[in-house]
Parts: sequence; structure tokens; C-alpha cells
Amino acid sequence: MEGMSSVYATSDGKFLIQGDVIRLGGDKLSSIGDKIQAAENKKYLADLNIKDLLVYPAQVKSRLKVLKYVISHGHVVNNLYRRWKVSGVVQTVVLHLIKPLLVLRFHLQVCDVKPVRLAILGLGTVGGGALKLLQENAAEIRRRTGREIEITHVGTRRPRPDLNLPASIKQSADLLDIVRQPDVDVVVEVMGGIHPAYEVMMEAIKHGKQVVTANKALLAEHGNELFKAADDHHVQVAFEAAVAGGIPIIKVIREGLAANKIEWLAGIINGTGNFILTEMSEKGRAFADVLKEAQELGYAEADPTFDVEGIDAAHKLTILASCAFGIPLQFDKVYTEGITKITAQDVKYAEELGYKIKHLGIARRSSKGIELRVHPTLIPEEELLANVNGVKNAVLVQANAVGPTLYYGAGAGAGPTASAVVADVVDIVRDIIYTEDGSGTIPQLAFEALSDLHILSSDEMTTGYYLRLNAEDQTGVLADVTTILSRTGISIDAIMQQPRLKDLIPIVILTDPIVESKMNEAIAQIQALPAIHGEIVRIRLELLDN
Ligand SMILES: NC(=O)C1=CN([C@@H]2O[C@H](COP(=O)(O)OP(=O)(O)OC[C@H]3O[C@@H](n4cnc5c(N)ncnc54)[C@H](OP(=O)(O)O)[C@@H]3O)[C@@H](O)[C@H]2O)C=CC1
Ligand SMILES: N[C@@H](CC=O)C(=O)O
Repeated sequence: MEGMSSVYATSDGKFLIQGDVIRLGGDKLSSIGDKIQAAENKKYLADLNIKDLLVYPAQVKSRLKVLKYVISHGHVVNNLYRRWKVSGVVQTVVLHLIKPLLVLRFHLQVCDVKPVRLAILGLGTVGGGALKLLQENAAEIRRRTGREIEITHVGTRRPRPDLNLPASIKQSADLLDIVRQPDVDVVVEVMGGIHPAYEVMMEAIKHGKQVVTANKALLAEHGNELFKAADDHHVQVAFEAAVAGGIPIIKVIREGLAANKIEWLAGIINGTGNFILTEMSEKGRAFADVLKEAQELGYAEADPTFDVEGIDAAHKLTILASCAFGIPLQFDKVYTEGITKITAQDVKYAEELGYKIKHLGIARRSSKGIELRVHPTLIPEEELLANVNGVKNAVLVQANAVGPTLYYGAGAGAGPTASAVVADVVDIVRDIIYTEDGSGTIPQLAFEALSDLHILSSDEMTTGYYLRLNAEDQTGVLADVTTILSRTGISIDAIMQQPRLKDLIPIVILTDPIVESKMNEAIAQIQALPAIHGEIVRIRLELLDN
């Protein structure tokens, strides 16, 4: 038995420890060491009502810690008191339970086996999806957590008889009241928006409830306050669903890549935007028509300008960067550009040069600080990211030990997002079972301490460029343009003259990476040339190769 790390028990009254021994409940303890056979220990163990106990893998390492655990869980012990009519002080009771196990180098946790109770706030695409998933996969989830999950409340703005909810689930529009209820352990906030979501989440945290949310807007803009409040109240705010839908990218960055220094990440992180770009470029469909379909499919935000103007991607990038670099959430410092200005003409020219235009969120660390930017980007057509289409998202992460890794999957929609929401619920149920207060063992934003690294302004960011200008058909114009670029220190990677359009010659130039302030300077000078007409189009370009 020595060195054995885990203790297991079933909740049906039969209790089993792997290895040499053990069975409790109706049966007597048998064939353990001398010490556990001592009359005193035997008495307490034999008297246990095992139905009320679960025993889990070793968590506590010392007798002192065990005592601390017991004291902080007085309510559990009090239940045992009542049920077993045991007299004496709490610590004595539990020490007697624990003593034989310590002798054997096991560690025992005494837990209530009541279901973990959820309140789901918002029953739209994500909330409805989560409800369905919790019902459909209940048995599998129960097998994973070892604990029943029961939905006790749903928060809706209007009654939803169409959902045929069981009578045991209480429905209310008073969200603050729901999160104060004693029969709620975990609040799942999937209604979106800043208000009243912020107030409701704060109230839940103050009442010691664990929180799961898909609300990237709220986290990106008020996450620093919310995570602090959660830390102060020893609860978690879990948010896997807030970034890249069903891709478990938060877990990857926070846990899977924890040994690495992350250098940069670049991702397609808005499903609606990628769906629109794909349908437009592959099927020639109109922007408004595809957006309408994305809304019908449940992909778009309540306000779809968040999707098409890059705000949703900026919210997500804020969260990703915080977890990747250990910095506070700083949505206001993300350079943000959407997809509304991408034209079929630029998509065609980019393709002729061997590039695809994708809407990317990029977070990169350099010696000068951190770049946070969201914008349409030319990327080489052979890059995997260039071939991520429709509602799919993908995030490429460059980290110093593992190198580049790529994560791909559905970025929006009921099923994929519910998958992430329910995975967070599962993690929290496990934490409720295994940790002292359910507050979890992993820092919410991946680092124990956040550092205030400098976030670069857009002027300080460095990237390659695609420029399109319309020039009069005159000798010397191209020479003037290239002279300005070279005087500003910008090196040209490719140059392409297109057939005349309405008396003007479209000229496309690709440049090597250059700091944006220099590019602004060059564009201003080129724009001032008398032979250049209309606004110069600039799209950033990334090779994603370092
Ligand atoms: N859709 C997706 O693919 C994804 C969405 N998310 C995020 O998940 C959250 C929910 O999105 P989604 O499900 O698409 O949104 P929906 O608009 O489909 O659903 C939101 C639900 O919340 C309800 N609601 C809104 N405000 C309140 C309120 N004050 N009181 C009670 N109920 C309220 C709405 O009620 P009513 O029906 O009355 O309007 C609706 O049922 C958002 O934060 C979103 O950004 C994250 C990842 C993917
Ligand atoms: N509107 C969002 C939904 C998921 O986050 C998107 O389209 O990506």
C-alpha cells in the first residue's frame, strides 16, 4: 500500500481502495495493516455512512493541511455530525477518520455528494446549446466528473414555454435574484452584452458562486475587475467559450504551453467574418446576403458590426494576449480594423501574387513591447491559416520551446460554443470536488502575477504591406513612387502593374516589414503626387514564418 497515491470510492455505499484492501459499508474492513485494525479506528470506519462520502486521489500532503481542510469545510463535517450522531468536536471526528489513512499514507477528503447546481442566464444560441448538451451528454459528463450536474434555474428575459423545461427548473427574469439563490453553485452567463451582465456576474461572485461565461466583450472591457473580484472571493470566472468557439485555445495557452515563452500568435478568431470572406471569394456572394445567413445560423453577435468591424476579434485578441503574455486585459490598446473595406479587386490581385486575404488577430512580443492588432492581412496561400474557411477559426501560436502549433475548429454556433461552456462547467465541478474551496489551482489569466509590459501604438508596429494605387498612365510615375519608398527606407518585395481601369493604371506593391510610422510617411508623400488618384489602399502582410 505504501506509496499508493489514490483512493477511490463509489457513492453507492461500497467503498474501495485499490491494492491490498478495502471495503467499507455493509462489509467490515478487512486485511489492512495493524494500525487500521485498531479497535478505535475500526469503530469509526465501520460506523461511516458511506453513501455520504466520496474519497478521491490524494490532494493534501500533511496532517496540518488535512486539519485546515477539515476546518474550512465545517459545513460538511456538521452534516456528518447530525447524521452519525457523533459527539465531540469536529476536528476530533475527522481526525479519527483520517488517522488510519494517514498511517497508510493515504489522504482522505470528505465531500458532500449533492449534485452541483447550475443557473443558466440567457437561453439563446449558446445558452440553448449548453442546456441541450448538458441533457444529451449527461451520462458521459457524470462519468467524467463523478458528480451529478443539475440545472436549478434559468434566467430569461421573457417566458420560454417553447423550451419545455422540466418543472424542477425555475425560470425567472430577475437575474440578480437567481445568482443569490442558495441552490446555485455555478452561474453560466450566456446572455452577452455589458449591462446587466457585469452587475449580475459581480453579484454572483460576491455570493461565492463559480462563474462560466462566453462573454468576450464583458471580459475584454471589464475582465480586470471581474477576475480581481473572483480572486478576492475565491471563485473562478471560466471563459473558454469566449475565444474561438469550440477550440479549447484558452486551455492550450494557459496549460498546454505553460512551459513556453510565447513569442506571437495569429488567428482567425471571428467565425462570422471568415464565413463572409469565404462565401464572397468562393461564390461571389454579396456581403449583406452572407451576413444575414450568418445571423440566421447563430454565428453573429447581437450587434453584427462587432463581427464585421473587427471589434469581436479585438475582444478575443485582448483575452488571448493576456493569457499568452501575462498582461492585464487592455482592449483599448488593440489596433482594430474590420473586413468592410476589403474589395473583390484586392482579393483578386492578392491571389495573383500568391496570397489570400484573411482577417487576423495578431499579438506579438518584441524587444520594444507588445503589438496587439486586428486587421485584414495578406498571408501566403500555402499557409494552413490561408486555407481556413467558412465559420472555422484557427490560431497559430509560436512558442520558444515547442515552435509553431496550430489549433483549428468551429469558431461559432450552438454546438461548438456549448462544448466549450460545458467543458468549463466540468472543470469547475472537478475543482469543487478536489480543491479546498473550488477556487481552482490554475491562475485565471495563466500567470500568478501579471506584468505591465508596454503595448505598442499602431505607429510603432512592424509589418509588411500590400499597397494599391491608381496612377495616370505617364512615364516617371512608378519611378517617383519607388523613389519615395526607398528614401523612407522601405524595401519593395514585388510590384505589379494591372490593366488600365477607367483611364487609370492600378499598381500593386508588396513591401518587406517596416515600422508603421515610416509607411504612413511614405503613403502621405505618394498620395500627394499629382499623378496618383483616389485613396491609396493599404493591407498589412504577414509571412507567419518566424
Ligand atoms: N453565438 C455564438 O456562436 C457565440 C456566442 N458567444 C457569446 O455568447 C453570448 C451569448 O451569445 P448568443 O447565445 O449567440 O446570443 P443570443 O442573442 O442568441 O442569446 C442571448 C440570450 O440572452 C438573453 N438575454 C439577453 N439579455 C438578457 C437579460 N437582460 N435578461 C435575460 N435574458 C437576457 C436573450 O433573451 P431574448 O431572447 O429575450 O433576447 C437571449 O435568449 C454572447 O456573449 C456572445 O458573444 C461566444 C462564442 C460563440
Ligand atoms: N460572433 C462570433 C461568435 C463567436 O465568438 C463569431 O462569429 O466568431
